[in-house]
Amino acid sequence: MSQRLLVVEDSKPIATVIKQIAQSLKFEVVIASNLAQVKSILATDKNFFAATIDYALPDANDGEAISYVLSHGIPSLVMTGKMDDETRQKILAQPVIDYIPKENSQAFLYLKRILHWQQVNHNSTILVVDDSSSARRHIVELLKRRNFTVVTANNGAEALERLKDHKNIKMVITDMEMPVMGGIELTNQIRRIYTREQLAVIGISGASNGIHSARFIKNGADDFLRKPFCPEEFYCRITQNIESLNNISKIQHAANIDYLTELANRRSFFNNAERRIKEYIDKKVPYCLAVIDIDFFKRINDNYGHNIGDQVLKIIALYIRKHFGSGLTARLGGAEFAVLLHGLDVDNLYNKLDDFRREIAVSNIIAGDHSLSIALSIGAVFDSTEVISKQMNDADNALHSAKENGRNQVVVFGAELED
Ligand SMILES: Nc1nc2c(ncn2[C@@H]2O[C@H](COP(=O)(O)OP(=O)(O)OP(=O)(O)O)[C@@H](O)[C@H]2O)c(=O)[nH]1
Repeated sequence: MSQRLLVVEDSKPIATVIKQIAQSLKFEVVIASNLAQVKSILATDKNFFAATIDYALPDANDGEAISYVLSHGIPSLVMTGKMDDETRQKILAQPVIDYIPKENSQAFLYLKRILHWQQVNHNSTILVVDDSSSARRHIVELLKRRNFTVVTANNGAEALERLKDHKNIKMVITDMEMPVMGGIELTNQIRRIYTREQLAVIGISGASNGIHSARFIKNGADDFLRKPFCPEEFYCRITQNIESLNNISKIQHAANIDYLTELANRRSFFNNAERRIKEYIDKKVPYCLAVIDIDFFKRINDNYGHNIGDQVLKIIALYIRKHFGSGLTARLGGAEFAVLLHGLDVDNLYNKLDDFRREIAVSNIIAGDHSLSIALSIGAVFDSTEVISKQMNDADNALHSAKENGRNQVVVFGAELED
């Protein structure tokens, strides 16, 4: 079911723009143009994800609609044409998500960003570290208003424990002076384990001495807030830091994932396989590296078109994901895939590869209106102690032997030379 947004706005053109923005974010929109309408809607229906509220309405000129909507437990964003400090203070004294001055079109872009973040922030866990329970409560309340998932700790040592327990924490907001372990030491410890791409740290201090911000930053913090801070500044810094973490993760995703099949790409496979292989060799774990290529794939493109070829690649990728779930899988390029498997003895690893080849050979691959027979050739290397690039070459050589020997078969590097 789509989330619902209550838009309280007396100007029809502005209500239409907000409605279009909200619909682009998949909200179902209900519009009220005055306080009386708000009251009549909320009398029977309070099921709203959020509300945008115009500060001045014909029958509620001084922000009365804000407290009314908030009293129904609906998270609210205030849109206002009034820019004076008194109005701003009055709005921010209430637990609103934010207020947006309707100065120009930037206001609507900002509204879209805030609504989007409100929808997705629950995916971001933030750790709040402060020995003062009231300071902690205040920050937690501000973060919950923005739908973040929040975890708390009393000091730096506890914070390190929380980080071990909650692997999905994206940001740490830490006070400076705390018993057991303070914020600077905590930041220092965090940076020994987590890069800035993995975890953002925001330092907070009440001290008026500006040197603390520099100390936090020099110890690896990404940002700093001086107490007492206003909610607006707090939200700007949190949003900015979470946005840059998300941008980094989008870039990393694009750099490591094959756009067509969503499997890892060649680069990511090499990096991860290299690390795992080292572990397998050190611990003497049996393992196998295999390169899988679709036989006569060019004919599929030539006979049915590129689009059907793409669909076949996606389907084979799904089969690979399903069959080799616990292993490392990738599309190396074209019709060539790679897997790194462990957890079985050599015979069973071989059987796993051959079972997969057989499964594809007997399946009907449905792409578009076509039911296709697909065969695979596989080249494999077992328990090699060579570097990954050499192992990939060896697996490729075994794959070429499989192609030359008639395709639709698994060839193990080394074994083909003995024949
Ligand atoms: N549809 C589609 N085709 C691709 C893509 N990338 C590469 N190809 C095509 O995949 C084909 C790869 O063919 P190969 O596996 O090298 O050779 P083949 O003759 O088809 O078959 P074998 O000799 O059995 O390997 C080429 O025709 C490429 O143009 C892609 O992303 N989508």
